[in-house]
Amino acid sequence: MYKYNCLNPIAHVGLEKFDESYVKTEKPEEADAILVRSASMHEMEFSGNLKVIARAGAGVNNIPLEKCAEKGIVVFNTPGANANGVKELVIAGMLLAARDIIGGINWVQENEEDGDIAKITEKKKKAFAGTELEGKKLGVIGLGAIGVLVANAATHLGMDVYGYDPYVSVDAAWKLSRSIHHAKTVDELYKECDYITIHVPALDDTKGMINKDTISLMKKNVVILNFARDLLVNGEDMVDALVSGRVKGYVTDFPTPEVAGVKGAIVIPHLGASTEESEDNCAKMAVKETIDYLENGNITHSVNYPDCDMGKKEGGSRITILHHNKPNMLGQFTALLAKADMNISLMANKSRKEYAYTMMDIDGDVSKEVEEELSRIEGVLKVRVIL
Ligand SMILES: NC(=O)c1ccc[n+]([C@@H]2O[C@H](COP(=O)([O-])OP(=O)(O)OC[C@H]3O[C@@H](n4cnc5c(N)ncnc54)[C@H](O)[C@@H]3O)[C@@H](O)[C@H]2O)c1
Ligand SMILES: O=C(O)[C@H](O)COP(=O)(O)O
Repeated sequence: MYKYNCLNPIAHVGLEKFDESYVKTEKPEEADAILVRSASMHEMEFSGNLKVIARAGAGVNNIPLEKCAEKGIVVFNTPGANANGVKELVIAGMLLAARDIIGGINWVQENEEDGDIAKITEKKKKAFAGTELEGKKLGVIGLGAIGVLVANAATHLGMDVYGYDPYVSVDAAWKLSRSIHHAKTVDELYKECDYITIHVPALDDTKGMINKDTISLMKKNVVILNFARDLLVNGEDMVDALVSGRVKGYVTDFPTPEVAGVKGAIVIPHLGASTEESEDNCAKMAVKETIDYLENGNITHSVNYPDCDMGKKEGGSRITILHHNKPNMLGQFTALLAKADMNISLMANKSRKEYAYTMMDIDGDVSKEVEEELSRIEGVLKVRVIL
């Protein structure tokens, strides 16, 4: 019996994939698996029983990845599962910035009781006029799951699109429309574009990437869209740029006290992935990853351990070992099993930076003593025997 805990509401269509061998618990400290969206886990204590955290979404800056890796907790996310939801809101964000749609709607609401509203509309509407997206230049920073969709959609709106991503994956490159200009440097994109949208993770080298220096390289009246993370933009510099008119609009999915309410800021309450479809996709993928890890030891879409897959566990036992990536770990595991006269029928070993994962299918049973001896090897972080 496995126990799972949800730190945020997770769509039912995902949770219903857990069969009768799973039970939901309200206590994270007794869970084998935690499912989460954006709840911060940085201050949490993790019990020795916790094996997996599945982030039903893309960003994992709410999870202490290194601490989890050291405790032998595999963290997953759901790449691309909410990308379409975000793409659609980014397009809406560009349209909201291009014309004063929000001001116009507010004006209608304020005058809803006026019997002459139809007549005065025709006098008033020029106050909310704007520009079109067609023919404007859009810069997309980060061409992953979301960036590619935004870039391609914008070409269909007649925009001239520039893309920048020094680490673009082969998969993403294949999906990208051929009409998109490849910006060799981010400065080229800053210089050229009327709209700039960022779709990169919050990492040490991306935090604060939009600041007074980078804004100074952009066109006057640029519109900046941030549906990635608040930390990517220096809030104080953005407010100064909006107030001075250097930046015409800042559309963001992340309300902060600094930016909310500033003229020119269009602030959305983190709704990018809040669609039925995205929530369902993320939940289904997160639960699938969790089940495959708990029942078969397979790792797919981990953000702190290497992916490693030996297929469905059949007969015998499967030993899985999360460990440090250093010399002679495999030698020690196989020597120990040989000493115990155990036959390995299938084996896989993968590494990712400082961490590694070994899976071994054993013909027979694995004794408690062997499991404990494996756990005592220096550098081993967690051993599981899946029966
Ligand atoms: N608003 C929302 O609801 C919402 C929803 C999903 C994701 N997000 C945020 O958007 C981010 C991107 O999501 P995704 O699904 O496209 O992720 P992804 O991993 O598919 O893509 C990220 C891309 O950024 C690129 N990148 C990394 N560092 C870069 C840099 N310095 N310069 C340029 N490119 C760089 C990577 O190469 C990758 O292609 C997530 O990390 C998350 O923070 C927000
Ligand atoms: O990184 C993500 O996937 C998004 O920011 C969505 O977050 P949410 O699941 O809390 O809406």
